[in-house]
Amino acid sequence: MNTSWRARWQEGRIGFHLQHPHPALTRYWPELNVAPDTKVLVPLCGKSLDMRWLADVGHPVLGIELAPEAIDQFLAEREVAVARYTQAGFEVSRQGSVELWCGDFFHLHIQQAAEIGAFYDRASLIALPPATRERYAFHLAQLVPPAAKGLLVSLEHVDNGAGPPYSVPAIEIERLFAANFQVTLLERGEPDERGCRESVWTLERRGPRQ
Ligand SMILES: C[S@@+](CC[C@H](N)C(=O)[O-])C[C@H]1O[C@@H](n2cnc3c(N)ncnc32)[C@H](O)[C@@H]1O
Repeated sequence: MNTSWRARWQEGRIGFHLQHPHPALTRYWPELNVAPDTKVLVPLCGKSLDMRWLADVGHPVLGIELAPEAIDQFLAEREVAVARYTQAGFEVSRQGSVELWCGDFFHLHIQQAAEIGAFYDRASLIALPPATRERYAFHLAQLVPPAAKGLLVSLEHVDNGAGPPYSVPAIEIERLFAANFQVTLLERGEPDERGCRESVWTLERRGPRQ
């Protein structure tokens, strides 16, 4: 899986990347009422401009991405100094209030996530095969504290199980997260010309850490 994502980045096959912040982020994030200084975890972040938007509204951002190509391209877009260091096996690059950790999201340990108070996920689930999506939902729940809020943007399409991008229907999102999060559907878009439809959710972490 990791190899195929590296190959995509190396070959520029990154059709998922948007040249602007995602409209669901700019529309719905303010409604979450997350305090501006709350650190936001962005799993499987790519070089998403959503991280710039979150930083611009005041959040420290922690993005996790396995492809160094994505991180280099993100950093190169601004002429702002970059500090680099290693933290528990991750190569970390910090530019302004955005920290990018290069490595496998599943290797991020709860102790390294201590300051995280919110999260934003666009297109993580569709990058992962079904069994790994289960693992993802559980791992995210381990990393964020009770009452942490997040916005999740996903995609479903008519497929034969092939991916990525995998189709992740609404019923699966509810099933994946319901045990540990209060899950609310905000919007389910109409299918586009390729038959893809986006869904937008808020998740709020329930109860004590397990
Ligand atoms: C569909 S893209 C979405 C990127 C970004 N969220 C966006 O909206 O543009 C999925 C990203 O996850 C990264 N990725 C896949 N598996 C990963 C893992 N286990 N840990 C960290 N990053 C991963 C890929 O390299 C890719 O950049």
